[in-house]
Amino acid sequence: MGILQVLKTQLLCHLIICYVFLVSGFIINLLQICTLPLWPINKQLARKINCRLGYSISSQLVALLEWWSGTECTLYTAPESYKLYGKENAIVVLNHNFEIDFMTGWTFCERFGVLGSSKVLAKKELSFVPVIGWMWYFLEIVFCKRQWEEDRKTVVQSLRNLRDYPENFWFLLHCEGTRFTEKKHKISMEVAEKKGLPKLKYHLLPRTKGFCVTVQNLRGTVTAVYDSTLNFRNNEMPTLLGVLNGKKYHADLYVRRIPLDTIPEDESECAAWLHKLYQEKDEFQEHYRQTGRFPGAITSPPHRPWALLNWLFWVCLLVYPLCMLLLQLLLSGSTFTVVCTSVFCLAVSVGMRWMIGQTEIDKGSNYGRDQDKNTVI
Ligand SMILES: CCCCC/C=C\C/C=C\CCCCCCCC(=O)SCCNC(=O)CCNC(=O)[C@H](O)C(C)(C)COP(=O)(O)OP(=O)(O)OC[C@H]1O[C@@H](n2cnc3c(N)ncnc32)[C@H](O)[C@@H]1OP(=O)(O)O
Ligand SMILES: CCCCCCCCCCCCCCCCCC(=O)OC[C@@H](O)COP(=O)(O)O
Repeated sequence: MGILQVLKTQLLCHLIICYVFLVSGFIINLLQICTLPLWPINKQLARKINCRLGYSISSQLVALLEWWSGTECTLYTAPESYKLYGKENAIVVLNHNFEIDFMTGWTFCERFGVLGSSKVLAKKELSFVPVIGWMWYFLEIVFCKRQWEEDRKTVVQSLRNLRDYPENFWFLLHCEGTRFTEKKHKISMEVAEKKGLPKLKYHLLPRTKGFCVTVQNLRGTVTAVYDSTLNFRNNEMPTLLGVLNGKKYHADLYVRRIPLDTIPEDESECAAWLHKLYQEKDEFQEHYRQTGRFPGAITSPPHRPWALLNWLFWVCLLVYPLCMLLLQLLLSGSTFTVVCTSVFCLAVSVGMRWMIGQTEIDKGSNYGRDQDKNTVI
């Protein structure tokens, strides 16, 4: 193991990375609040500014994945579709199996220049996560409680608000609604059986309401659905802690571009279309399992330097004052101040660990563990 690799596993490095992320995140959240008076005056300008501010937060996680852990991202897709990525609005349908699938998704967004404006139908709980959840509020992310009767109105309204969005965006839908676990898979296949639907081996049964309502409300705004299937080489189950420790993974993403006008308008036909899509996704996963690759041509969308430059900017800005502060503390010789600072640092570390916990499947919700009730705990 090289010296750099050893360095990447050191707690001190992790603390510095988390410190930079948290402090820069709070500064950006504050700047986002400052844009509030601009919204009623020039909404499109406020949106564009927020896209850039949001980029400055999410690209730090992209830099962590691409530059710190060195994770490689390979794209399998048709060359004629590739030309359109980043140049149109699209709905992205992605499997939900991995703890870092959000970071991998963001990395592809970054490569095609839509990271700041990327959107998702996210569970409401994520809106309370400091930095990222607060940033999402300003990026007009669509939140749901995963209780359709309660969600219908707000989801439809939030989707309609996106119709005049001034930047190209990708709208991500994890139609399975929750991350894959063996228990959730078993229950969801019982539901499939009851509904007379074919069983899926690698996916949970998709929930159709969110997809249909998104297609309905973004018709005319979005031109295509990107059916995306993600896997990691060597059966790896990557984690955020692994990435933080500098572990290199290899992500393979298969994307099929499906023009939106080929998707049925009628709700039940649209639901049936989505079920068929997931049966095809299951076949792609089987193909990957058998051959170690997806069908389609391989392309590696080029790295862009902006995520790294943004990260280095924040490191330079925030690490020097931290060092000065710590030095002053040590020189002050006051036990009280040192104890208070240590307690504060410990509290921040616990807070960061809680945030990382939000990405862990073991600590995930109970949604989808019961076929009769949509229990969300
Ligand atoms: C190209 C690379 C990627 C680019 C990336 C682009 C952008 C990146 C942007 C951001 C990255 C950040 C990522 C953050 C990720 C966060 C993601 C999440 O938070 S996922 C969780 C929240 N999202 C969703 O749930 C979306 C999918 N869900 C839906 O759409 C749902 O329909 C809903 C709108 C949430 C409503 O759900 P609800 O459960 O209330 O209703 P449904 O009608 O859909 O479901 C009831 C239906 O399901 C049947 N049922 C019951 N139990 C089960 C079960 N266990 N499994 C399956 N089905 C079940 C039940 O019988 C009902 O059936 P029916 O309607 O026939 O009666
Ligand atoms: C350079 C930066 C380094 C900082 C290191 C620490 C960063 C901490 C970042 C916390 C990120 C919080 C955003 C989490 C997004 C997780 C998305 C996700 O995968 O949510 C799960 C839901 O979809 C489904 O939930 P379940 O029903 O499975 O339960």
